[in-house]
Amino acid sequence: MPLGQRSGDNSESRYCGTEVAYNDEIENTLTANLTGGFDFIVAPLLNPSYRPSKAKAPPVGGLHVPPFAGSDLILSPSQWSSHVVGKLSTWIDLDSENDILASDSEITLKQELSWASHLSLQACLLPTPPSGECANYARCVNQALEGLSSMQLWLRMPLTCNEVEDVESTQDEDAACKVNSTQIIKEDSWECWNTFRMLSEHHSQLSVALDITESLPSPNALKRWLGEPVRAAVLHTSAFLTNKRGYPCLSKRHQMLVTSFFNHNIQVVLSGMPQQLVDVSEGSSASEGSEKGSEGNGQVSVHPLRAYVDYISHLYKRMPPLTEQERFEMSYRDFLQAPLQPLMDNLEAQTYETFEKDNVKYSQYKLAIYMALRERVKEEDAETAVTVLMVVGAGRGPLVRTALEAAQEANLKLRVYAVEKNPNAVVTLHSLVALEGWKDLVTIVSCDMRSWEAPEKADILVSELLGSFGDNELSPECLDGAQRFLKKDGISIPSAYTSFIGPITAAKLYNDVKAHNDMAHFETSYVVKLHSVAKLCPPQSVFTFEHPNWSPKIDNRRYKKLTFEFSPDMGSAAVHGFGGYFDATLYKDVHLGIEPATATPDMFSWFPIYFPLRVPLYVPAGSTLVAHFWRCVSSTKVWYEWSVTSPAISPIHNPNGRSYWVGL
Ligand SMILES: C[S@@+](CC[C@H](N)C(=O)[O-])C[C@H]1O[C@@H](n2cnc3c(N)ncnc32)[C@H](O)[C@@H]1O
Repeated sequence: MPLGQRSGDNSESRYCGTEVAYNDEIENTLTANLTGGFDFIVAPLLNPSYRPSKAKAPPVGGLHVPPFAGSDLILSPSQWSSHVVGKLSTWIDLDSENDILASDSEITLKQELSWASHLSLQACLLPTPPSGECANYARCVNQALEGLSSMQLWLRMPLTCNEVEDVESTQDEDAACKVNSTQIIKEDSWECWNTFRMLSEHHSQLSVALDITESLPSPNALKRWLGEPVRAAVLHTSAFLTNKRGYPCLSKRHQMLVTSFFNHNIQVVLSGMPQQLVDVSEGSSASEGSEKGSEGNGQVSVHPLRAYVDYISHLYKRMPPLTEQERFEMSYRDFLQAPLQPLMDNLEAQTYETFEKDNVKYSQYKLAIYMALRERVKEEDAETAVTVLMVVGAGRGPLVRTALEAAQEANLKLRVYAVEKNPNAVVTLHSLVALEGWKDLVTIVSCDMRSWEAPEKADILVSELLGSFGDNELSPECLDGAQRFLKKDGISIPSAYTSFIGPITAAKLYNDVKAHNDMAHFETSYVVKLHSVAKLCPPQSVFTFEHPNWSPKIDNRRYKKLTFEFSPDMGSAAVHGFGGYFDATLYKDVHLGIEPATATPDMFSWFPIYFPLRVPLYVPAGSTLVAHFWRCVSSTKVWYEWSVTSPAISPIHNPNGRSYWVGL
């Protein structure tokens, strides 16, 4: 039974599982847990005492065959695939120096994965590598991954990062009790995960299950995991506190973590014995609304973890409903899209339709135009003065409407030119002008703004030619061409824009680019609603353009070297590329943008841009990343090149725009 219903949310994180011990009668275990409020169980597939070297049957073709597991008939195929995650034997240690143990481990791993495939399980939980060493383990998993159809392998990792923990132990010495305090260092488990997945070449079916106990690493160390392929969080009962009424609850930090798991499609798996003394008998409030099972002796039994799953369900249901914007964006999350080429290509009606729904964007423009008009026209001229306003790149006319509304609110007169090079959008512009009765106010010009010979000069030039990275849809080149018909003291809205980038962990995006199997896709930027991504450092500004630009020799080429300091408490991290954003100054302090720190709330016209790295970059804890970005311009195209020179050197991506460019 899902944790709850959240309108518009169909993610897997609605389903909660529980880790169970080995049991010959898995059908009873499954029934008891499904009745007890769980959706699936994480169950051992083999008897924990099984060791191939001790098996009675002789090996057949290198494998000890029967009987290493129970029959597949004990559950139906749909029960196996929908309700069971296979838990591989925890004693497995493929990197052991003990040859027998290493050999038993390899045989068992293969047998278990083969059995799990036979049962069509959706996922298997792989035990945590027992020591830092994992090369042999990764080799065997890698071999298995080659042959798996769709089953996911979840590598179990503790959520620890270089914490020092005081452990107290009592010692009976001469009948006097002595308390010894020792310190243990919990290593950064991310390092082991990183080694394992690098050895497995970022295989898309290899993911992580994080073990959550009572202590949590720093927020920075936690953040890294959001860009990794985490599929499950094994939440131990020891992580829970007890509330005043004796029920389990979580600390604020744990609550936030679980909520962020829900938001990132990560399933919670409860594990362990109940720690809280909750009365789970019938009639107690802990069991209110709970499914109950019958003991057979007339007594009603409640699942021992019922109070825990109820609490997790409460956290799920307590999340605010998805906003309309979140619902719209849901299907775009972490989905790579080619950026628009609005200069070379003509946008389609559907694309204009989406732009035009973004009221926030137009209200910012309206405010900017209103302020510019009020400041430009003197009070005494208000009755007579007519301001010439040109919308360059008018599309189907929303900025024309915005400008007319701003003028009306400012009580000022306007003469508008709507310049648009897309003949299809011009058709709609004509019908809009006729429909609204704007014939005397608006002149439509079907032309490229760079070549239009305007009949008069403009007081205000309004445009919206911005891409996710600011200048990447060639606003600078277009506006440089259009400013010929702007008065020397005229105003450009926007007056400036700046691009930003920040390093990100984005395992899913990296894998999606890699799936194309060529270099060109690694030298291309993508528009993407970044979601399962870790923003490792605050983004920094890259390129700025100002308009109008009256310098005698305009040069739109740019170069920027950026230095990002990684916080030492984050631990090490993998950088799969850079998230790109922009911020635009429309007029004075009216701005609009998607740079995370200053993003315009509720605006959805732009998703960020993603610049991938061909090889993921390992950044050791507390080190510095140095990145370089170039904006290059030729007579026919504009393109970006990018590279990293520290802590490792990457090739320069996209030289001469060989893989990706924007046509002029
Ligand atoms: C991002 S859309 C914005 C459209 C509209 N202003 C709006 O807010 O919905 C940019 C528009 O500028 C047009 N455009 C781009 N470059 C142009 C150029 N050089 N001359 C004229 N129109 C151009 C495109 O065809 C497109 O309609």
